[in-house]
Amino acid sequence: TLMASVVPQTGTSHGVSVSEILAVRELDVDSETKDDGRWQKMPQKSTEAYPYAFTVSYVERAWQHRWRCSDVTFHCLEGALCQQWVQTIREQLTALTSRPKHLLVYINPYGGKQQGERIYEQKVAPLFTLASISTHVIVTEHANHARDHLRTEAELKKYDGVVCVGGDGMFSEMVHGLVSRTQRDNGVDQNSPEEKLVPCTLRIGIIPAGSTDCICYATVGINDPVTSALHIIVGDAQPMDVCSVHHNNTFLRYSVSLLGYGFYGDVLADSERKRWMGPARYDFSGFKTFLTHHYYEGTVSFLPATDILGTPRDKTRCRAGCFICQHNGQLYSEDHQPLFLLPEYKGGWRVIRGKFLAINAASMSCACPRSPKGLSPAAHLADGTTDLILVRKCSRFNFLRHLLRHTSKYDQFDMNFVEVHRVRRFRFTPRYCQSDSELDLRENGKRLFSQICRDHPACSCSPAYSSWNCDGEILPHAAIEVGCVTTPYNLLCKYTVHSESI
Ligand SMILES: CCCCCCCCCCCCC/C=C/[C@@H](O)[C@H](COP(=O)(O)O)NC(C)=O
Ligand SMILES: Nc1ncnc2c1ncn2[C@@H]1O[C@H](COP(=O)(O)OP(=O)(O)O)[C@@H](O)[C@H]1O
Ligand SMILES: [Ca+2]
Repeated sequence: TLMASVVPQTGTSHGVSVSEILAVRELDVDSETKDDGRWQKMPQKSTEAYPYAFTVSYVERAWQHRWRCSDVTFHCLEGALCQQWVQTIREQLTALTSRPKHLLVYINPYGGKQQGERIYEQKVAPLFTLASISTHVIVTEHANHARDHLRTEAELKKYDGVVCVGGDGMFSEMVHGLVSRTQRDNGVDQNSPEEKLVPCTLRIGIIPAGSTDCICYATVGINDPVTSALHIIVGDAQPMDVCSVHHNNTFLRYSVSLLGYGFYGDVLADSERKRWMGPARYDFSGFKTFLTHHYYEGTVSFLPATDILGTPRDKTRCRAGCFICQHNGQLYSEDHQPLFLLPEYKGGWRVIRGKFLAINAASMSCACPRSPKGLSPAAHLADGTTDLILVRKCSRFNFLRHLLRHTSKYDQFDMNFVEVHRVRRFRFTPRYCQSDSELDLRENGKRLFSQICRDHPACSCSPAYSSWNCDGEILPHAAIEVGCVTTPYNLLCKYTVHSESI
């Protein structure tokens, strides 16, 4: 902590922890006169009490998990002392090895309210410059540009981390690019659902500029670009669970936040066609999907996580340095065979058949501005499990009550048509088999059930299939198999997250 023989301008003492200092610079106290367009150092006036000074920029914690950059100026009597302070602080900052020095930044200019470039230039780039971080910035030109660039071209050795400016979709592109590349480089077959994933060493930072920004909100505690930039600068890191999604032994995608079938799948599918509305498309499509009230028949099988601490109904929340994540992670340290891969454990699969309005798997709380406690408030960021929430067919009124409870203090799981399980793996099979030609149709953007319903305008029955909302991207396959494979044992990505305050 910086204090003592130097005093800030106000004459009061001020403590700043070195780990929260962003930069330090010497000040020319009485040289504020310009000459020939250049600043010049003037001789010191003996009347000035403290003629030498330096300014420290540091992280200030503000309201609701927000971080801000603040300056404090310290004055001293002697120039040598002042220089010694500046030099010592610089040395201490250089010694902080967890801080990134070179970052690769991808900006999605079309995410959220299409403000990605402006947010980065105005709010984030000046902070990176202040903290002496060099950046290589790429503004994406099309969807999957960032993913493909990371997977094949990017010279990852040159960087300490990658940063995306956008929403959950952009974060997902980063995860896919980095994780796929790591598996390919290590000869791991992504198509095998049982295969252990090799951890990726680069960190991913996220500057929120999307529509829901759930991954940012659930990890940092707020969706605020300046706060995220400061977490990235000070080198905060948080491991994160990653689920791999397969269909018939073919790899489809990874998921880190929400995998949702039924309600959230339908909201997303409808809202994609209304991108021009910006983030409000989710409200519109949410309302519309709520009114259509479709349910889907099928079978959910899952492997409950019985060997861990914690349940989805806990009152405690996952925070930085979470004990439950640490404990459950230790179960899977290098020398332990994960229990859930043992044959005895595998016998523990449970099967539930039914008509569901929604099937949601939340690997993290999925807190977002719309629901500050999230879909599964007690879910853990890095415990190697996902919370499987089954909402059975019920009345519109009851479903509305369930939805509204996400925004209030009442428990959304305490309703007789809702159940929640903490699982290692799960599988969903729709009641009616989906043929490949149907899948092709859906992949080409044509919605099979909307055609059927056009053919039967009076028909109020539910369509056979929904699609999966996988971190905000549509998966046209209804039948999927999901394994939540990430634990510190199987750590995939580090995500920049703040420390104490969430
Ligand atoms: C009628 C009252 C309704 C209140 C419902 C409150 C529940 C809100 C829970 C929201 C959980 C969202 C999980 C996040 C998903 C994102 O990955 C995805 C994509 O986000 P992006 O557009 O990339 O920022 N957004 C949505 C809405 O599917
Ligand atoms: N330059 C681009 N043009 C069009 N789409 C893009 C571009 N860059 C990224 N995307 C895609 O935009 C989609 C939404 O991005 P995201 O950043 O998540 O914003 P939002 O939160 O508004 O959905 C993602 O599927 C991403 O792959
Ligand atoms: Ca989890």
